[in-house]
Amino acid sequence: MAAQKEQKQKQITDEEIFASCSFSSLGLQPSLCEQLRERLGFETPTQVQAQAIPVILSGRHVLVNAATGTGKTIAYLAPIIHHLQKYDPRIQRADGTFGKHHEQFLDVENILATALVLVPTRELCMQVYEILQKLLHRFHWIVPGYIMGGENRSKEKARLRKGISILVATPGRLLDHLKNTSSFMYTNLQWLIFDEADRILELGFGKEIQEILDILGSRQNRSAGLDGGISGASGFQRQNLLLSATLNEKVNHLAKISLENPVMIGLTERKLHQNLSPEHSGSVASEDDYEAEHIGRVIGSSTGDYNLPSQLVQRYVKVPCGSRLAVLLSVLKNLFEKEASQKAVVFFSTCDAVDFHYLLLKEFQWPFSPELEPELKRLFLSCNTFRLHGNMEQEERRNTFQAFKTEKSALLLSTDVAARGLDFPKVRCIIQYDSPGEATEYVHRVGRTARLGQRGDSLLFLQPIETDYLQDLEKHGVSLMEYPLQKVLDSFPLCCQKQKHFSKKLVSVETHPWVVGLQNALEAFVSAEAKMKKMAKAAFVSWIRAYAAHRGELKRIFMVKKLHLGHVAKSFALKEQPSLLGKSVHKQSKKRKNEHKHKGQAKKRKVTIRT
Ligand SMILES: Nc1ncnc2c1ncn2[C@@H]1O[C@H](COP(=O)(O)OP(=O)(O)OP(=O)(O)O)[C@@H](O)[C@H]1O
Repeated sequence: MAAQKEQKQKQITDEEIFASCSFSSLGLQPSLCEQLRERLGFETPTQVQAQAIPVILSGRHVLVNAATGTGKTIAYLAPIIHHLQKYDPRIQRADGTFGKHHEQFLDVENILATALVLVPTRELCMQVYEILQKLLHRFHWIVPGYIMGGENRSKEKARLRKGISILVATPGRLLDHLKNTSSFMYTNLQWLIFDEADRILELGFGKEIQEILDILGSRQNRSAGLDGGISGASGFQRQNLLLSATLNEKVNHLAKISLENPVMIGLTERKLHQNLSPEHSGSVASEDDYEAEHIGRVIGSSTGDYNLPSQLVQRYVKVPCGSRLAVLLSVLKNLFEKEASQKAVVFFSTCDAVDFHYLLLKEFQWPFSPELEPELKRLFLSCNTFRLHGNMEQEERRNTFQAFKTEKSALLLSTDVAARGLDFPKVRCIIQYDSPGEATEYVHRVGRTARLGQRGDSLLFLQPIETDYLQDLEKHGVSLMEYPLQKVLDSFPLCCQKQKHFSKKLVSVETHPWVVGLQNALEAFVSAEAKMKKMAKAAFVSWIRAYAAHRGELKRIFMVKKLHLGHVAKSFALKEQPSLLGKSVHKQSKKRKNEHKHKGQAKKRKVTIRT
C-alpha cells in the first residue's frame, strides 16, 4: 500500500516536472534532439523547457523564473545551439564572437552569431561548459569555451584569440578581458544570457555588469549600428535572456537594463505585478537609478511566493547556541548511520568556519580519549568529507567540485559558493547550519537537493533568539516542520550508568547527557590540538563578523548584541571566549549603531563577505 502511494506520488511529480511533448515538437533540429537523448539521456523536455524553448527560438528577450533543478540550463542552451548549428556555410572558430578574423563576416548576408553566458561562480561556469561540451559533441565546429577568475589569463587570451562560439564567463574576468585583451572581439554577439541573474548582482558585480552591458552595447552601436542589441542594419538581433529560481529587486533591475519587451516565463500574475511589470522592462537605468534602487532597500522584501520543489521535506531545528556544534555532529552521525550511502551538503557563513569544521570532522575521534589504544580509535563520523569555498586554491576547488559530483556517498561542507546552480547528482540532504540570510538564499541552498522530482530533505539550524526567521520565510510561502531532535539525541548510546538514569522528559538540549558528553569531548579535543584551537578562534571571529553583516530586516532577527559570545565560543568547541576579539566585535556593533543614528537616513553600505 505504502509502495503504491509512493509510486503514485512519483507519477504526479513526473507529470509536474516533464511536459507531454517531445524536444522536436518544440522546433529543435532532429540532430540536436538526438544529441540530447544520446549524450545527456534526455527523452522528454521538462515543463520549463517546453515553455521556454519555443519562445527563445523565436528571438524574443525572455525572463525565466522556475524552481531549482527544473532544467533551466538546457532551456537556454538548446535554442542557441539549434541556431548556431544550422548556419550555412558552417560557422568556424574564427567566426566566434571573439575570433580575430570575424570582422570580415560583418559584410556577409548571414552574420555569424555567438553567445555569452554570464554566471556568478567558477563552479557554475565549469558546469555549464561541461554540459556544452556534451551537447556540442556532434557539432564540433561550434566551439565552447570559458573564462573565469583563478584561471591563467594568458591561456585564456590564447583561447579567445583562436575564437570561441559560445563563451561561459564569470563577470570580473570577463570585464578584465573586455578591457585588456585586444583580440577579444564581440561585435557578433547575438545572445547574452544571465544565469542566476540576481546572484551576480548580489555578489557585488553590479558595476561590472553595467560596464559589461555598456561595452557590449557601445561596440554593437559602433560596428553594426545596433541599438542596445535590437535589430540593426546588419540584420542580426541581440537576444538577452535572464534566468533565476528566485526573483527580487536585483533581477528586476537587471531585467530593466538588459531586456527589451521580454516574455516572462514561470511568473504568476501576482509576481509579475509585484516585481516585473513589462512596461518597466525596456528602459535602461542610469547609474543613479541603480544606486537609488539598491542602496538602503531591504533586499527581497517585495518578493512573492517562491517555487520550491513540492517533494522537498523542509525542517528546522531550534538549538541553543552553545550546543550547536554537538547537535550538528549528532544530526550528521544520525544521517550517515541511518543510510551510509548518501550525499549531504552543510552550508556555513564563512570560509574559516568551513575550514574549522572540515578539519574537526576529519580528525575528531569517538569516544574521545588521548589514552585510547590506536586500534580502538574511530572517527566520530566515518564519511568521505569535502570542503568548498572561495579562499581555496583553484586546483583544489576544481578537484572538490568534480569529486563530490561523482561520489556516491559523501559530505560537502561549503559556503554559499555552492548555493547557486550547482547540480551535484543525488544529494539527499541540505543542512543550513549558519542561517542563509535572505529568503532567496534559503531557496537556492535547499535547491541543491530534490532536483527534477527526486526526494530531498533540508534542515535549517536556528537559535531560540532567531526563530522569527521562520515568519520571514512564511512571508514567501515557505513553511518548515520541526525536526525531532530529542528523539535523535535519545537514540545515541550513553556512556555511564549515571547518564542512563536521566529523565528524558525534563531534559533540555544543552543538558542532554549525550550533548554534554559530546561537547566536553569536543572541547578537550580542540584544546589539546594547537592547530585546531587556532582555527576555532579564527572561525569564531569570522562567524561573528558574518553575523553582524546581516542587512535590512534581517538585522532585527540576527542581532549581534543578543548573542552570548561565550556560547558562540562553545559552538566552536572553545572552552573560553577569545575575549579581546569578542569585545571588539561588540564595540564595533555599538559604534556602527551610533554612527547610524547620527547619519539618520544615510545610505546603507553593502558588506561583502568572501564566500
Ligand atoms: N529534459 C530533461 N530530462 C531529464 N533530465 C533533465 C532534463 N533537463 C535537465 N535535466 C537534468 O535536471 C537537472 C537540473 O537541471 P538544471 O541544473 O539545468 O536545473 P536549473 O533549473 O538550472 O537549477 P538551478 O535553479 O538550481 O540552477 C540536471 O541534472 C539536468 O541534467
